[in-house]
Formats: sequence, structure tokens, C-alpha cells
Amino acid sequence: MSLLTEKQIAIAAVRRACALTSLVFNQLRQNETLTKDDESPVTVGDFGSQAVINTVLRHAFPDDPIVGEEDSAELRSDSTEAVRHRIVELVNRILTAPLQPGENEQWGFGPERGLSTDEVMDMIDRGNYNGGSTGRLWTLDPIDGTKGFLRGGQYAVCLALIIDSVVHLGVVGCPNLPLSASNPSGPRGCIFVAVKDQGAFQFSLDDPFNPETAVPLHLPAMSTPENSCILQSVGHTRLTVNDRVAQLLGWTMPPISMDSQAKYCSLSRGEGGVYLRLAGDLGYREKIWDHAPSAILIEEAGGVITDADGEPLNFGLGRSLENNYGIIAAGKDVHSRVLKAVKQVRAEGK
Ligand SMILES: Nc1ncnc2c1ncn2[C@@H]1O[C@H](COP(=O)(O)OS(=O)(=O)O)[C@@H](OP(=O)(O)O)[C@H]1O
Ligand SMILES: [Mg+2]
Ligand SMILES: [Mg+2]
Ligand SMILES: [Mg+2]
Repeated sequence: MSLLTEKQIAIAAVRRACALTSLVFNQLRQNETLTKDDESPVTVGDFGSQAVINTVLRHAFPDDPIVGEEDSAELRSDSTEAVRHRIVELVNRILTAPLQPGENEQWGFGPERGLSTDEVMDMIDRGNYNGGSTGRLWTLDPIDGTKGFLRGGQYAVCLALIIDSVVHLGVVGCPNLPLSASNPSGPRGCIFVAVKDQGAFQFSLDDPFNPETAVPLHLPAMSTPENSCILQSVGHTRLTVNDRVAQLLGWTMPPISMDSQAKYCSLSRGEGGVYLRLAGDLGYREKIWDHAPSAILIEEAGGVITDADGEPLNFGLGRSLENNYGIIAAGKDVHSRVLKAVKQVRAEGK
């Protein structure tokens, strides 16, 4: 399956959504953040990004269902009128901006495509699909790492195409990630793209359709304890377990704490050593949009991604990873050593 059209459209959609989130961050006003039932934040950037991407997907692939993180229920009330209008303004500004190099007006961009408020709300709600094991579906995290986004740290716009429970395409935009890890204060804004059996690549977010700028990604097959460390979440992980795993592996480099799937992206280009996530809340089920877009990136970069038992992630059981607890992603050799250490730490009852 070449999936060339899907790849180009997903890249264009994610790039436009990143333009929206960057705009929002630069102009974030008071009262543009709501709190969801689980106490997590959601901003006009999350809703706007979801509306932009779903509009483009609707245009290109009208029959494809979408499992998106956000929905418009709270936005439709009287008390959120100002937020609602701001989202509509942002979405139309982004969708109607002139075509960018590499884009095609058939993809749902262009001056005539301004949407009404109801249409924008409906586009957000095209993400309400419950998932499943057969057929095509897209999964979307319009801003992953919303807390990171709010504090000016790392966040990512993440989109994946799943066919019959298997991830075939992943596109992750990281507006705040330096293009080169060796130059952390250098230019920022990367997009990571992986297609099944076609490899994984990083591009500049400014120039994602130029194959000459593509950097192929490879996870090192082997590593030494001196140059390995854990890439971990800022909030959602059991840090005592991670510390003990590092100790068992003889890793002395301090962990890298980073919000969002930018962790997976960093790993895919050889930074750190392992993405390790054992949720603090044992009842929590990971969401497919938090991992599917990057799972294929890790695999196509030559790495392995499993749960904490070493089992493959099953993306066909609905909106959550119902059968998987914990995530370990790393190069092949590192993965098997980390898995062994995680099993030992769990046996120790940590
Ligand atoms: N309890 C619990 N346990 C584990 N994970 C949870 C939990 N609650 C939420 N989430 C999801 O974590 C996503 C953010 O992951 P990060 O690795 O960026 O975490 S953190 O921001 O560094 O804390 C975050 O994604 P976004 O909401 O898209 O930011 C959530 O989907
Ligand atoms: Mg969220
Ligand atoms: Mg997320
Ligand atoms: Mg999110």
C-alpha cells in the first residue's frame, strides 16, 4: 500500500494545525482554556487544531471515521460563547490562508472554505468515533501535552491512520522541538512522518514536502549504559519505577522529562535510550491517539514498542488500549534489556 495521498494530506493537515497552535500560543488570551471532567486542560488550540484536521480529512476521505480526543459538548453552551467564536475565527483564518508550497487546493484549503459556527462544531465532533478492529480509521490528538503547550514547553499535533487495527501512517508535528538535538537553541519546528514498510523521516515544519530535506530516522541497534537514559513524561508516570529500572540497567545519565509525543520523536532520532511509561494511576487506560501516531515512527525507525509485559499494542479495541498496561519503546537490544528490568521491578512490588 503506497498511501501517498494519505501521507500528503495528513502532512498538510498537521502542518496547518501547527500553524494554528503556534498562533494561539503567541496570542493566548485569558479565559481561552477550559477544564475537562478529568481536570485536564483544553484550550482553543486543541479544539481549533481538531477542527482543522477533521475538515481536511472530511474533504479528502469523507467515509473515514476519526477517533479524536476532543468533542464540542462544552463549547455549545451559552457560557462558552466567546471561546466558541474565537475557535471559529482561528479555524477559518487557518483554512483560508493562501496555499503553502506543496499543498493542493483540492485538499480543503482555499478562500471559499470559511465555515459557520455550527460547521466548526460538527467538524470537531467528527472525532467522536469509538474505534474498532476492522476497516480504516484515523486517530487524532490535536494537541498532545496540553500542559506542556500552556507552559511553552514541548507539545505535538499527532495523527495516525489505522487499518484493520494496524497503524499504517503516523504524522507528528512538534512546533517547539529543535530541528537538531545537537543544537538545542537552533531553529525549531519539526514534523515526523512514517509509513508502514517505507521508513521514518523528519522534515522541517516549514518545508515538509521537500524530499531533499528529509532526514531518515534510525534508532541505534546497540547502546552503552553511559550514553542511555529514560525519556519520561512530566506528570503521568511512576518515577520511582523508572529510577529503579535505570539503576538495574546501570544507566547513570539523568532521565529526560518532556511533555507529549515529542519524547517518541526524540527517541526515533537517537536521543535518550527508552520511552518508558508506567502510569501512576493503575486503573488508567492509555488512549490510542497518545501512542498510535508515534508507534509506527518507532517501528519504522527500527525500534520496538510493546506494553510492560512485552505484548504488542492493540489499537483495535476502541478509544483506549484496553488490553495493554504500560509502554516500553526502544531500539531492539535496549528494549529487551528494559523489559527484563521492568519485570524485575514489578516483581519487587514497586
Ligand atoms: N492518569 C493518566 N495517566 C497517564 N496518562 C494520562 C493520564 N491522564 C491523562 N493522560 C494522558 O497523558 C497525555 C500527556 O502525556 P505526557 O507524556 O505528555 O504527560 S505529561 O504532560 O508530561 O504529564 C495526555 O495527553 P493530552 O491530554 O493530549 O495532553 C493524556 O492523554
Ligand atoms: Mg487532553
Ligand atoms: Mg495526548
Ligand atoms: Mg490532547
